[in-house]
Order: sequence, then C-alpha cells, then structure tokens
Amino acid sequence: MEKIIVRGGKRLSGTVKVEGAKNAVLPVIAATLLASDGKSVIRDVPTLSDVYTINQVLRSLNADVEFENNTIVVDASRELKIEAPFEYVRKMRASVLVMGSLLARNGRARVALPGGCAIGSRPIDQHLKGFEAMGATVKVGNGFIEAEALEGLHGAKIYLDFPSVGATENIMMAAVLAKGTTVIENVAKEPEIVDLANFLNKMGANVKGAGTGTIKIEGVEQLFGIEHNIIPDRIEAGTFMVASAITGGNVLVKGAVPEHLSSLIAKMEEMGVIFEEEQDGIRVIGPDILKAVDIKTMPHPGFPTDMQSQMMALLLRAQGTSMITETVFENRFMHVEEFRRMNAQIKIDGRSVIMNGPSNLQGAEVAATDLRAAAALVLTGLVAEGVTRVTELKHLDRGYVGFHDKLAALGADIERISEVEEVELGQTYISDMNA
Ligand SMILES: CC(=O)N[C@H]1[C@@H](OP(=O)(O)OP(=O)(O)OC[C@H]2O[C@@H](n3ccc(=O)[nH]c3=O)[C@H](O)[C@@H]2O)O[C@H](CO)[C@@H](O)[C@@H]1O
Ligand SMILES: C=C(OP(=O)(O)O)C(=O)O
Repeated sequence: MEKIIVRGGKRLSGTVKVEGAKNAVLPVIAATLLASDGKSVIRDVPTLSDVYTINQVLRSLNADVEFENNTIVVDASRELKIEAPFEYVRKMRASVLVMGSLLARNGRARVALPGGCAIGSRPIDQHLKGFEAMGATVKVGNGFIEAEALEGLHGAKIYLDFPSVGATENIMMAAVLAKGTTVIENVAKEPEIVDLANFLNKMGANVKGAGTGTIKIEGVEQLFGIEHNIIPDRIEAGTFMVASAITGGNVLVKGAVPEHLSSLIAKMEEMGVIFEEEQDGIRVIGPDILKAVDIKTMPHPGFPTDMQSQMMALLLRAQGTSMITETVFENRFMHVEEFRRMNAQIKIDGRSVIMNGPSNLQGAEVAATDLRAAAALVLTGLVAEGVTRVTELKHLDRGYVGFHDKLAALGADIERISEVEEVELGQTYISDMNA
C-alpha cells in the first residue's frame, strides 16, 4: 500500500500544467466504438487508471486499442462483441457509457450492473429510460443490464428527470446512428458534453445544441474514425487553484479555461483569492486571510460537486462560518470524518456541512474515501501543522496524474512512498536518534 506524506507550511509558487480531462476522455473513448470505418486518434489523454480500465473494456469488446505518449488509437472496425464484463465495470462506473455505442452499432448490449460507491447509489434509470424511448427492450437481471433493439434504434423525444451527465452522453451515443430525430430535454450542459458532441460531429454525426438544455440529433447511416484533442481538465485545474489559494501561494495553472471554471472562480474571489488571466492559463494568488462563504453544488454552470471536497479544505482555513450544501450526490460527505481527524471544526446537518473557521489543522493519518476526497486531504495536509499521511491512493490515481510530483515542483514538502519504504524511513530515523 502506498501513502502520500506531506509536511505542512510551504507556500506554493511556479507553474503547473493541466492534463486532458478524465470526464471528457472516458465518453470519447466509449464513442470510438461507433466508428465502423477508420481509426480514431485521441490526443492529450491523461495516464489515469480509469483510462487504462476503459481501454480494457474496449479490448474485451474486440476493438484494437493502443495507448502511447498520451495518444490513444482505436480501431473498432471489426465486428464488436456485446458484453462488457463485470471485472472492468466494477472498477469504474463510467464503463456503463459503452452501452449507448454498443446498442447503436450492434442492436444489442450486455453490460455488468455498476455497483454503488462512496458518493451515493448512482442509479442509471435515466440512461435506460432513453434507450427504451428509442425502441430498445431493457432487462436487468443476474447482475447485468441487457438492452436489445434488433430492428435498430429510432429517434425519440426524451425528457431527463435530472440533467445527468452520463445519461446525456449515453443517449447521445445511442442516438447518432438511430433512424430519425432524437430530442433530449433537460440535458447536462457540462463542457465535457460539448467535447463529446464535437467528437461525434467530426465522426460524421449531426448533433446540435450541446452546452444548452436541449440536444437535437439527426441519425446518420455510418460514422468514421477521426482525430481529436481532449479539453483540459477543469477539475484538476480547480484543484491546483485551491492548492495555491490555501497556501497563500502564487501559481500559474497552465491550460485552465476560465469559462469552464466561472462558478469556482466567483466563489474563490468572494473568499479574497486573486485571479489573473494570462495567455496560457490562470494565475491564482492566495491572500493571507480567507473569508467564509456558502456554497451549493449544482449541475453545470452551477458549482461542481467534483470541487466540493477541495473547497471544504479551503473553507476550513476561512475566517467565520461557512456552509456547503451538496445537492448532486446524496452521500458525498465521507471525507468529513477524515477532516475531523485533522482537527477540523466541522459538522454535518443533513445535506449540508457547517464549518467554523479557521480550524487549527493538525497532521494525521487519513484515508481517501473517493478521488476528490483524496486530493482534498492532501491539500489540507499542505497547511496542517506537522505530518499528514494520506492512504487509499487508488482513488487519487483514478483522476490525477502525478499529483504529488506536481505539488512538489511547486514547492510542497511532499512524497509518495510504499509502506515498506515508510518502515525503512522509520528505522533510519530511530538509528539516527540513537547515534
Ligand atoms: C465520468 C464522469 O463524467 N463522471 C462525472 C459525472 O458522473 P455521472 O454521469 O455518474 O453523474 P450524473 O450527472 O449522471 O449524476 C448526477 C445525479 O443524478 C443521479 N442519477 C444519474 C443518472 C440516472 O440515470 N439516475 C440518477 O438518479 C445520480 O445518482 C446523481 O445523484 O457527472 C457527475 C456530476 O457532475 C460528476 O460528479 C462525475 O465526476
Ligand atoms: C465522481 C467522479 O468521477 P466518476 O464519475 O468517474 O466516479 C469525479 O471525477 O469526481
């Protein structure tokens, strides 16, 4: 088991470069299954464990996938299998996104039912409702979801009960090869939806309205492999913005797109953080004193739930009473207990968390409960007194490339070690003390 060890107290400075977005690349990789002719070339792909997992899903479906130098090449021109096995789907919920493409290509799909996870139960009823409206028969049993449309899918009018990111993407991918027109209302408006629509349109699809509340898709006969660059990761960018702000630092977050980050920047400005737009990114300057604010997570363009735990870390340092209300996931406060181990003054009241700050944060051994919680605990360690050890790094590796290396390059006192190395370090320390 590996751990990140961070000693608090350093102000960060310098430049950090943002990777391609995890939440954009995963649906785009799923969409490459739609190309029955030619190869898809995807650039700026981050080397994340989720990317390796979805590549395995594609290989298990009979696609050829190569991944080198942040570039993925997919050849899905052979006949595809229909079943995405549990061994991969259990590792990441986003693998359910192959369902729409498989249904569109094969008229059949069998995907293992993704389980619940640390941030909530995460049902996929809206995805399935969309497939059914397009003429598929959907059955759930024996741990699998099976969808069948042997006559092919047809266009439909679909209203989502909630602007689900995954349902919007899955239904878009099913609709691009369906007969006729599909109109999806109350869709998600995230930048990753726009990136997927751009990718599909380059492949030959006809998708209009991505980024607004309604998406209209005219089905086409066939789609082709094309080249595409993935958009920068706004959540990784936001995480480094918080890293700079929490340490009173001065960091240029290279590649960050201001329009993708408006709600976060607005809240951080309210707290007293200074932002300067530069040609190739956003400079973030942390003030000596942070002000308390209230935050409510919402679908885009509202405040992103994927920045909730990192902002909680920042608000623990703010003067006064702050409140965060989580409206997107019903159980995304698992990290609160870990923050308490670090002496955070924080309490949960239903779907809200209330903080009386600033907390006098102290280093402790803490366990990541999900991927953003992992980052948030490391951020807290940057300003805690003494040493913080963060475990369960498998969560971190789903969403951040070289997180500790990037922070170290900005001046943080941080390292990532295996448990064996920690025992050795302890022994060296004891023998040094005895010398
Ligand atoms: C790979 C990826 O892009 N992941 C992101 C995506 O997840 P994901 O696509 O899973 O998130 P959704 O937008 O679908 O989920 C939002 C809410 O809707 C509920 N829901 C969703 C679908 C459904 O059929 N029924 C239903 O009830 C979920 O349980 C959750 O409470 O968007 C989330 C919300 O911005 C982000 O936190 C994740 O990082
Ligand atoms: C919750 C997240 O991702 P996923 O939907 O892949 O679990 C996230 O990126 O914070």
